[in-house]
Amino acid sequence: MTASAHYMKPTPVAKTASSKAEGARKRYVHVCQVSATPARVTSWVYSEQGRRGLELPPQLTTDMLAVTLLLLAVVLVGVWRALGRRYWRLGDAIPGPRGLPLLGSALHIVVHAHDIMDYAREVRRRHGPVCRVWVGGHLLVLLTHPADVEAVLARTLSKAAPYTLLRLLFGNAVFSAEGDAWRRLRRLMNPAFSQRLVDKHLPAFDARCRAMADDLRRLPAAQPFDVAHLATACAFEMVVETSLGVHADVLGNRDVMRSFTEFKEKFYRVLLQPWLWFTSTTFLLARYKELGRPIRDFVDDVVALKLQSRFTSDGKEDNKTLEDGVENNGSFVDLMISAMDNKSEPLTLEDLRDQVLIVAVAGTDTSAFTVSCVLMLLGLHQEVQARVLREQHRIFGEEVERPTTPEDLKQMVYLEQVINETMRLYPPAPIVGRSLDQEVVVSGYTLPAGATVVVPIYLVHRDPVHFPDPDTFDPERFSADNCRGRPLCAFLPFATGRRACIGKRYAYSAMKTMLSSVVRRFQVLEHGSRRDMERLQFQLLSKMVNGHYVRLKPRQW
Ligand code: HEM
Repeated sequence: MTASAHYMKPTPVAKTASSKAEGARKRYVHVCQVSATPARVTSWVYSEQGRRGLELPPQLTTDMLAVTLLLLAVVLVGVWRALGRRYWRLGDAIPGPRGLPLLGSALHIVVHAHDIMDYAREVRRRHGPVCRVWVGGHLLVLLTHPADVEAVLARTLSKAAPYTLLRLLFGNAVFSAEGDAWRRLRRLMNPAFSQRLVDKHLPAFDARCRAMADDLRRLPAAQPFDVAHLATACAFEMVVETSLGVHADVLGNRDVMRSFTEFKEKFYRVLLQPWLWFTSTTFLLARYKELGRPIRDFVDDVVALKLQSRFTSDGKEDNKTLEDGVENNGSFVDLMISAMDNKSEPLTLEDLRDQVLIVAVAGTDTSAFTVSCVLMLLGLHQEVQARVLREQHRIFGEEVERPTTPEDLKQMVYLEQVINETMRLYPPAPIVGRSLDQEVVVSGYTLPAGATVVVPIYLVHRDPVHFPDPDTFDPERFSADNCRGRPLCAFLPFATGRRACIGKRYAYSAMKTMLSSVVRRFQVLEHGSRRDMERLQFQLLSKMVNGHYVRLKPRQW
């Protein structure tokens, strides 16, 4: 019988003094057979607990458990490797750090939580543009070469494992949905983000920008302030009024975006615990159920308002409620609500809520971050600002307050170059990831099915091969001439392929309207430095560590 089997079958506790002593002796001999620390065992055997019976000493139980688990893990990894030999072989053929047994580089990721991009940059520097890290038994492949990035993003639909965590907040939103569920949602949502519908939103964009300009005028002139707060409020109201079709005022003053900021920070901490990437969503939901509650409450109210506006008790459209603050303007929520009536594949209320949430969140922070960065850069590069202003003069003539038209936006060519160069240096979404459902060959390496591909957009954008002197801000890089011949994925702030950003057209229109509105009315004065701007944190979205401080002075048009 093995030593462990003895432990499984304890001898009955002796009742008399002599049999007690005999029992203790047996226990001593028995324990010594399996333990290398007899002195500790002796003291246990004659301890109060030892006299009580044959329970294992707590210390010993823990040691045994640890050894057993370790052996089990080694056996499991052996079996796993044997079963998935091709996966491991192909993974090991890709250059990358050795990592620790069992853990791979998981600890490095945790340790480098706050400088994850530096870690990625270092791995790439040492191992080349196709490199890998193991996180336990999971293969992460880092790609930075535009052709490789395109090969993967063009044909892969599945999001990377950590995106499962996004279901904590977004449920089955299009952003985190997979397979047929994703296809159906994307098909439903696409028409709402066509250029024709985005153009219809321009009057609402203009109105919100005018309100932001009024707020800016109330601030002390030429004093530094963090412009991100106002830009975020403006972008949020734009999305609420256009995509969600609800007047921002109706919802009252709620700190929805602050709640989202908190969510992002907590989510980021969760994200950097690789063992949670593969944990069941049910478990995570139970653990983090309070995360993002104010945003969810907000979404519930939007959905309730929209549904209430659509139907009266007799099932007819209720125009009075529409006037109360809800517009049926062909917004994406209206499209989604129509889909709830679809007999063959009706959209559930839960689905509707999840899509409202993702659009409110994805459409706000990204655009606000970019607008804030552009304003900081215009302050630091007065010559670029002067050129943007000349373009605005050409478009608007003397009519500074005239509403913006789709034709105006088309003519803001140089402003678009400035926006692109800003997103190159400071991509709002710094990393995207995909899970491979089939093998893909890139630069001579076969990436196995099941691997996660990570594309650090931030590093791709700073590649000197495609952007010489990559840290310099130079909007000329995006002139038509200079873009010619550049690989598609050398610049990909909205990602690419079928899972690319659905709101790209919307974002350009919203950002141009905001920036045009500010530049026509204010001069951005010099403040801070590019070095300040280089202090970034890469959470779910990019974050400027020192905030977005600018100084504005009302200008004579
Ligand atoms: C500067 C502005 C924006 C940037 C840089 C940006 C960037 C991105 C990126 C990189 C992705 C792909 C993420 C991934 O694959 O993991 C994405 C997806 C998405 N974006 Fe945007 N975005 C912006 C604005 C918007 C706006 C204005 C909206 C809506 C109003 C929006 C809605 C979405 C949605 C719903 C997805 C998920 C698409 C899918 O998985 O099918 N985004 N965005």
